[in-house]
Amino acid sequence: MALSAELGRSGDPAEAEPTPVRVALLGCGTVGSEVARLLTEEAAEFTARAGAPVELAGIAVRRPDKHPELPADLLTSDVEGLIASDVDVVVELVGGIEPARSWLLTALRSGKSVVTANKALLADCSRELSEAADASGADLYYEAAVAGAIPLVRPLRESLAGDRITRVMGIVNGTTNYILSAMDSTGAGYVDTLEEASNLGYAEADPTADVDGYDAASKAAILASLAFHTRIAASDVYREGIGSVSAADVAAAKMIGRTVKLLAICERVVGPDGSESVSVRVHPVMIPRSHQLAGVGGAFNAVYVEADGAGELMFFGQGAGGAPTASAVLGDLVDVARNRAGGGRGPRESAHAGLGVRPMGETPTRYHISLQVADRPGVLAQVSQVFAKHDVSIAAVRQRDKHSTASLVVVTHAAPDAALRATVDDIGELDVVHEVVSVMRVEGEDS
Ligand SMILES: NC(=O)c1ccc[n+]([C@@H]2O[C@H](COP(=O)([O-])OP(=O)(O)OC[C@H]3O[C@@H](n4cnc5c(N)ncnc54)[C@H](O)[C@@H]3O)[C@@H](O)[C@H]2O)c1
Ligand SMILES: N[C@@H](CCO)C(=O)O
Ligand code: NA
Repeated sequence: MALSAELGRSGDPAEAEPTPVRVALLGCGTVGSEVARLLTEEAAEFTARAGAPVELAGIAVRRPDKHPELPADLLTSDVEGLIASDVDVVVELVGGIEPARSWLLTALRSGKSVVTANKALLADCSRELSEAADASGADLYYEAAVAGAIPLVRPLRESLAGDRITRVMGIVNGTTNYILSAMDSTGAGYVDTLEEASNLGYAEADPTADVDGYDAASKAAILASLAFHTRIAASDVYREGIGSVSAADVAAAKMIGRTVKLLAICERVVGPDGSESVSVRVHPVMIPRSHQLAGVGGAFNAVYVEADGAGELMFFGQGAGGAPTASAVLGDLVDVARNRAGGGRGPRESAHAGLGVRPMGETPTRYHISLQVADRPGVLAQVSQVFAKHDVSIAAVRQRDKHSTASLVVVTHAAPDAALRATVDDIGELDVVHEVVSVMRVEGEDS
């Protein structure tokens, strides 16, 4: 920017023109088509914001003949050829690990900056991508990879770089939030709701990535890496999806004034000897209906960040869909173009802390357990003994009689997750327990 301004003042019109920033767009689906449209329709605006013309140099898709709406001279199926051409920035909106990984490594190694929405790739390969970017001095930006339009990567990488983050917790998958919200409010069926989420462009190409929690786990890995200055891969994240969340779980949550959400929880854990590690997990959770995350419905995302100095921050907005995700991609693209025009560089990977990952079994959690038990004296004592055996303390018990059986609901205090699991297993073995109706972790204080 400074250089362009200088040239502009020199009075030489030939020198005054800033060099265009040429962009290769890989993929033109839900997100890519919106990026292509805005880059074409609002080219002058992006040029003004970036300080240099932002030119769409080519669009790589699998089948160019399927895109009559796009200028034919920009379309190609030759991805490698487009990356090797005289482009400065590669915007990757294809998804998946390969061939996206190889394309982006090639681009970064040859000094071309990358903007991507590909959380699966970042969660698996951030080290090699960052090293390739550092070796050539290129930029690697990925705001769209976590929570769509919501600025979250930038605040963690830049705004909070001077603080010590202790916790990041929230709803980071729109598809599963859409499904769980519908199950809670209308009792809608799982399959129909998933189809609606896919039609609205929220779900991944393979929706099992959403439903089984892989998408949220990738995002949790990215958030934890940024928050704790530590490389966390998707395989470090404890993961459970919503496939096992039943109507009985949703009803059981309602009975105790809670609702079910799929949460990503990233925490800094300090051991008794003062040593630090991190716990990163994604699983369904019952939260109080009064909790701020309980009101986050549909495909919306919301993430809490807690830091020593800043205290509690909350980020809320549209975490999926073509236009919201394109907003984050284009924000990154303007930043990269500004860096190119001004000769600067965006933030590098920060992984100096190198903290260990605490196994899920050792992570303190709280459980809700709903049982059908025999309605006779001494049953509660037998159940309580199992909790005592595993050193799990009970926070609340509620019992309701129903003919010859009774329903028993127990909410525990925090205990190591392995002890809670062992408690549930042993309870299921008791003769007096007819059915384990619902077991789920809880977060947030009871109201
Ligand atoms: N849809 C969303 O709400 C959303 C939100 C955040 C991030 N993302 C991420 O953005 C990326 C794109 O998602 P999408 O929903 O737009 O996907 P999509 O399936 O709608 O589009 C993918 C595009 O990639 C192209 N493509 C696939 N394989 C290709 C190949 N081998 N060569 C050339 N082109 C190829 C397809 O033709 C299509 O144009 C993914 O990484 C996804 O995780 C999506
Ligand atoms: N499939 C993802 C897209 C946004 O990353 C979701 O449902 O949240
Ligand atoms: Na984002």
